[in-house]
Amino acid sequence: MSFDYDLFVIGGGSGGVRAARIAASQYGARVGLAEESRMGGTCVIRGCVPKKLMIFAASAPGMAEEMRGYGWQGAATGLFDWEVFRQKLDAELVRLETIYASGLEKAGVTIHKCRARLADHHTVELADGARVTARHILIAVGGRPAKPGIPGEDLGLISDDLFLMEQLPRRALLVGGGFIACEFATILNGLGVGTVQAYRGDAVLRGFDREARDLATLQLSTCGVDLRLGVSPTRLERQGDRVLAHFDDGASEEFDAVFFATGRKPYTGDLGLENTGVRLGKGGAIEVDEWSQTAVPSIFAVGDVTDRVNLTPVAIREGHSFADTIFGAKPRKVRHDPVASAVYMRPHELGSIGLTEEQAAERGPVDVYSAQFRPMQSMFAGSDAKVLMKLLVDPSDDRVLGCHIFGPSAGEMIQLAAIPITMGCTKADFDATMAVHPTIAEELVTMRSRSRRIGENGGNDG
Ligand SMILES: Cc1cc2nc3c(=O)[nH]c(=O)nc-3n(C[C@H](O)[C@H](O)[C@H](O)COP(=O)(O)OP(=O)(O)OC[C@H]3O[C@@H](n4cnc5c(N)ncnc54)[C@H](O)[C@@H]3O)c2cc1C
Ligand SMILES: NC(=O)c1ccc[n+]([C@@H]2O[C@H](COP(=O)([O-])OP(=O)(O)OC[C@H]3O[C@@H](n4cnc5c(N)ncnc54)[C@H](O)[C@@H]3O)[C@@H](O)[C@H]2O)c1
Repeated sequence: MSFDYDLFVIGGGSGGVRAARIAASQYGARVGLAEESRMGGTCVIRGCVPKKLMIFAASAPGMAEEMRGYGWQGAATGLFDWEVFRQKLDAELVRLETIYASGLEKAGVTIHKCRARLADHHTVELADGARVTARHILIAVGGRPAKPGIPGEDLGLISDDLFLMEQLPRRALLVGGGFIACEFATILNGLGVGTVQAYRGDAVLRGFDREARDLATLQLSTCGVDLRLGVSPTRLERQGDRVLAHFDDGASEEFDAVFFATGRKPYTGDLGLENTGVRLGKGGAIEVDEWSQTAVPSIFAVGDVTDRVNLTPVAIREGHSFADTIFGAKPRKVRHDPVASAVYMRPHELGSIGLTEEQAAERGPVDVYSAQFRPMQSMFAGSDAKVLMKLLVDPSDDRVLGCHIFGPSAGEMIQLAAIPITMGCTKADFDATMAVHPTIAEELVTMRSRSRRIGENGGNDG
């Protein structure tokens, strides 16, 4: 049977673009790709990139405050001009979008600028009316923000909306305590928006190491965010051009904007999956095996739509491995553990890899090396903000099972710590490494005595 394409990719985000480009440019496959919105997907257009640029913009007040502590009398930020920033941001996103599209075109990929859905195991229907066939189909459609399901929630915004706002709200409510909520709270607060963050739990960033979560929670409330724990909105109501939020503790309050950062769901609706044997799992994620293959041999899926580890580098690696395996005769599986990540808060970020202390305790005896201290740079300026450096070590073979850093540029630090930890290094390898002085990161190679042993006799023997 002959096909129009060797590969048809649905979705031009992190995973889809990489798979299409590698299959076409390195292995000579005939590739088509459909993108219904802007090329680059969530990360480039409404995620990692604009978010991080906003975090940089939002760092100014903290920097000015620190410099005043160094003797720069009257150091101040001046006035933030959202319009100027927005125009620069838009131009940058257009530049990146163009690079993604031209990279695909140069590789020989045919781009279809429209929505696609599956008609059968080898056929894709395009919104422009075309029907194309392909030997292999890759679903890389990503995820979409999920609202919590409360009355009036249509009055609330989602993360995509922050990047499109004509002007910043004066006072905003952020709902949630995950990656997006904590980063958006940092952005809004840093840009001068009166920010209330409502989170139903007792500490933000559930799933991360508890000691790090406690520091992140403390940082949000001490740097100006009105963080309300154990509270959720139950209903939103329009109040003129503002929104009235009712909370489950009986309180009600008006805001200029309400943002929901209450998780994301795989974007599998109206994709024509009912015309195929592709199976969906928990939360609507496409079920795949270790080769990213669905229940249908000709159909594969990568990235957030499979809800494995929802991060850009993971989607990219899955897309690349798929192309190597299917078109390059180089079978390559993706290792989903350990994967490092960072939450970009200010002044301190959270960088993590591997097991948390709580997960390690469930697994068996684990030695915890943990240090909290005030770093030289901010302490000199008068700040009480504490850094956390933490290693979790298996006493049976000395292997480092986890590393958690809460501190300035923790994202950069964890990237480097992730190399030896992914290689399976031991605590003795850290100890044998000469320190770089004076740095914050030197603490990782100078922590000699363990803080506690956990998971032994179900307890903690200090
Ligand atoms: C606010 C925010 C901040 C983030 N920050 C980070 C970060 O700092 N670091 C990090 O690693 N990750 C971050 N992420 C997560 C990261 O963006 C995702 O993990 C990554 O983009 C997933 O890539 P993907 O290829 O699976 O999907 P996506 O990048 O979402 O791409 C899917 C593409 O498919 C298109 N599409 C969907 N359905 C169809 C269809 N039927 N036909 C045609 N096209 C279709 C969409 O328009 C989209 O362009 C962030 C996410 C958000 C929301
Ligand atoms: N720096 C990064 O790498 C980065 C940044 C942003 C997003 N991401 C990726 O995107 C994913 C999605 O981010 P996210 O922050 O939307 O999700 P998340 O899963 O990290 O957090 C969702 C939050 O919403 C809360 N929540 C869920 N349902 C709720 C409800 N009904 N009422 C009140 N609260 C509710 C949860 O308790 C949690 O705090 C992340 O898991 C991550 O994989 C990564």
